[in-house]
Amino acid sequence: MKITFLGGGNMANALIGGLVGKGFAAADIAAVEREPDNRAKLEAAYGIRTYAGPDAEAWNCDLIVLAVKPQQMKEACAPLLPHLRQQLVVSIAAGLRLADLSRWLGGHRRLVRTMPNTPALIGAGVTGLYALPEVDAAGRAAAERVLQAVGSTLWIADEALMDSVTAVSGSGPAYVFLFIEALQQAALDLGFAPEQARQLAIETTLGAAKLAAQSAEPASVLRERVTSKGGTTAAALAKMDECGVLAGIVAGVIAADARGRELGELLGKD
Ligand SMILES: NC(=O)C1=CN([C@@H]2O[C@H](COP(=O)(O)OP(=O)(O)OC[C@H]3O[C@@H](n4cnc5c(N)ncnc54)[C@H](OP(=O)(O)O)[C@@H]3O)[C@@H](O)[C@H]2O)C=CC1
Ligand SMILES: O=C(O)[C@@H]1CCC=N1
Repeated sequence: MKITFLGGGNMANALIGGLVGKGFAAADIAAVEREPDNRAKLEAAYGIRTYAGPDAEAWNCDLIVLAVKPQQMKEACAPLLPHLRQQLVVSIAAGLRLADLSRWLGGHRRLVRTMPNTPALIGAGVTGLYALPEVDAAGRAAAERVLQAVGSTLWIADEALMDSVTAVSGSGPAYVFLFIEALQQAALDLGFAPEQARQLAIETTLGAAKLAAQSAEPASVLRERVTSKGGTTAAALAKMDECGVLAGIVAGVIAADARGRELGELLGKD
């Protein structure tokens, strides 16, 4: 399967890195990316072909991944139109609805909307996928094969829920990185050296996530097991509750979901 990325920025890097790491042939991967530095990085890191513009040769592929910003998509898609045949087009753009993308692509209907996340770079991503009814089983399998190379996948039956996937897992790594930053900052404030603060914060996050993944019990039970009555964890959780940490996280995810819908509506007016 030959794959061409339109856009070679952060997320294309994560996906291409994951694909090459999983043994996808670099010779079968290309990227159209207008920034020379990004092209040089992709070529050096993964040995893939890159194009500065929408060269006809770039679209001689089976699957196209649309990986530019949602606000750049309409303009970026225009030069693609004359080269669209039966390629499966997989969008990773937040908010952008397939009805609008199809309109910009001259009515092309072999479209899959996906939402991966940056841990794809190390094969630990999770991706929600939604396909138009015109995409046959082989097309769905092709999209799934690409995204499964970089982590786990789940099909979403209702496109409206793709904004919610974006809010939970697409943006999710940022919430976890913020948590790591906060834990590290606290460790520094308590007097640890930077490398010790990093080790304590990252290994704790990693270990707790692995334990939650491997345990049959819900996260709430695992949390209770750390929390001795009258102990240190109880003191921390009470203070975090007083600061509105849990409510803040839930409200933040809901704001991300609303922003996805808002983006979709704005883009649909184009
Ligand atoms: N970052 C993330 O964690 C995730 C992002 N996404 C989605 O992935 C998409 C890409 O995001 P991200 O990788 O962060 O964005 P980036 O800005 O890092 O990457 C997009 C790249 O495409 C280039 N570009 C834009 N228009 C064209 C064009 N017409 N031809 C060639 N290259 C072009 C941009 O150049 P320039 O800088 O000059 O504009 C930029 O280098 C977005 O739609 C986003 O919603 C999905 C899941 C997670
Ligand atoms: O922030 C964004 O809009 C993109 C989508 C999910 C992660 N990053």
